[in-house]
Amino acid sequence: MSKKESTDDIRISKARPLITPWVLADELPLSARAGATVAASRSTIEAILAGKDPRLLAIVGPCSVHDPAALLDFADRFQAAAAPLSDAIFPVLRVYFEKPRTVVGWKGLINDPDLDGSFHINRGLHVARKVLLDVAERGMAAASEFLDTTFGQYYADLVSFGAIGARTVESQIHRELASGLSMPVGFKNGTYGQIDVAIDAIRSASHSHWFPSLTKEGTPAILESTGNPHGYLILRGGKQTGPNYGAEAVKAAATALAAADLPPSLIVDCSHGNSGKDPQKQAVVVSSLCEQIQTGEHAIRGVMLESHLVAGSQSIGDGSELTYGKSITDACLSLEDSVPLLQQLAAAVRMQGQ
Ligand SMILES: O=C[C@H](O)[C@H](O)COP(=O)(O)O
Ligand SMILES: C=C(OP(=O)(O)O)C(=O)O
Repeated sequence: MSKKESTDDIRISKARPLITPWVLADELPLSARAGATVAASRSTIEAILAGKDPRLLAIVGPCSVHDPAALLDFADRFQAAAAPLSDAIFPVLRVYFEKPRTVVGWKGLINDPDLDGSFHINRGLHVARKVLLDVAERGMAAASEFLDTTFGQYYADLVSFGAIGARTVESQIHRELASGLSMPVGFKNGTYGQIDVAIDAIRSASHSHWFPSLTKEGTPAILESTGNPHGYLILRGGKQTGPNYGAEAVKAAATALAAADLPPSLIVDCSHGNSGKDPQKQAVVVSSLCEQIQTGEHAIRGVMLESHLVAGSQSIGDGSELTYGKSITDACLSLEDSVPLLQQLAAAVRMQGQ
């Protein structure tokens, strides 16, 4: 008699319990103030992206959140700096918890909140939800990338703008996820610069899908989405095409959107492939966008800036000797250097309206 071979879970070495979205929301419920902020922000962002509100979205913040206190400090200063620009700019805080790595690296605060490879995901979900609640209670809108297809169930009620990144924009499960998200969603062009995959994603996510997920109580479930009519293109440049923020690239993208029967409205990410990951070059991108906006380019409805309290980036090390307010993923522009860029963008929007 031969011995029965084990064929299952051969490469799974450990399993830990995962809390349910319901348990987390019971500990950290949506407050009335936070709920009102999110609902109003989503409507404003939808109106801006649809061209019904002439302001520009400014999605600004660190590449990733690794220290909630520094993020909230940044939030307060960003909110104060944006207040005098509110006739032209709608500020949205970048609150990114999940990092899609090119190969490997720290995967963000939800996956590894202790920054040491201990992967205390239950704690990470708790910290992330608390940060988002604190942001919403300040009356600020938050933008976040959805990478894991179930984590959103733990915090999406606090997010006003969602993003699907350049590495996952072609993924069917991310398109299904976006089709069921409650907020407007931006789809990045692919890492090589292809915009067609993002346009396909917008179209796919606008349809209804059936897909497996998790209920709030933590039961595996097959969900049916209605489709998300608020999907928009984010131009972030690419390895093959180079930057795509210039007037010609913006016009070509708007034409491609219109050809796909989509509104010719888009967001430009000043970082990533558009800055060649040199944070200072975000200023060059902003300057081009200002010129385009001023001269009547209405397709540009939003910008994204990677900015933190301190310029640059630092290596994570063992997490114990970090400079406060400095990115541990992509290098950022300092907030001090970002505020004049927001002022320039506001001036361009005001000129466009004249
Ligand atoms: O925005 C963040 C990064 O560009 C993205 O997560 C990829 O990072 P990596 O190439 O350092 O892994
Ligand atoms: C990972 C990001 O961007 P992209 O998907 O464009 O690389 C990001 O914005 O954090």
